[in-house]
Amino acid sequence: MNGPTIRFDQVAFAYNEAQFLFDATVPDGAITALMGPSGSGKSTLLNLVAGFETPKSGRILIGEQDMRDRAPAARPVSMIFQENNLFAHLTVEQNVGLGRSPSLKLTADDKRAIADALASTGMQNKNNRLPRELSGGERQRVAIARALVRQCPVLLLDEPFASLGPALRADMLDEIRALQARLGLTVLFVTHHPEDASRLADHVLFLENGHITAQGPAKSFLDEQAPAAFRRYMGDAG
Ligand SMILES: Nc1ncnc2c1ncn2[C@@H]1O[C@H](COP(=O)(O)OP(=O)(O)OP(=O)(O)O)[C@@H](O)[C@H]1O
Repeated sequence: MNGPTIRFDQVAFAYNEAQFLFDATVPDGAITALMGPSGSGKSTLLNLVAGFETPKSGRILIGEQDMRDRAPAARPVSMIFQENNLFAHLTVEQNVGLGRSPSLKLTADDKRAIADALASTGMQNKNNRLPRELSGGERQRVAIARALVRQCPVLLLDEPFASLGPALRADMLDEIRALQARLGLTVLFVTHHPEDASRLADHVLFLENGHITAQGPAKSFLDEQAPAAFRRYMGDAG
């Protein structure tokens, strides 16, 4: 697997009076943090890539492929949310199995892939548990395992570890980093924490008011050379 670029070519969208216009390229096979004030459009941008929302105009290209008219399930994308990623009445193994087959008609190949994904997220001994019998971190591991069995080269993370404590959040970020390096994924993740961006991200896209107003290597955002808009967001006008 080698993660593709994601290109936003003058992508326009609106929720009532909230207007968005995105024009940028997310680098291939790397981790990009999506940062910006509450309401700036970070989740909206992920939802457009995943196909949960449709641009009014413009194009989203993943690699060379235009995503227009492609249903979410047909996109080379997996997405993990802050919570409620799992079906409460299904076991860990079944929740992961949904990544292979919505009807849970699983082949021997599917079962092997599920077992591998559960092993690589450290959940192999909990495959018969229900989500309520897991900790918050374990539930997010199951969501990661389900993303892995889909074998999509793009992984979208919408603050998936925001409700975890700092030490566990750091561990989970390190696990995402290891998976990304092993699989060459293109990862786009929303975070409000600069320490998460510095731990995990190669690049940063900074959003304000429905637009990408700054972008660049993570290093250049996290020192005193950071773009002025980003420093304002961080509460340091310099
Ligand atoms: N389903 C929706 N219907 C109407 N308006 C929406 C919807 N989803 C988001 N919005 C509006 O669009 C704007 C951007 O929301 P979005 O969730 O993308 O921001 P965000 O940057 O992810 O914020 P946060 O950091 O608080 O999660 C906000 O003004 C929000 O109220």
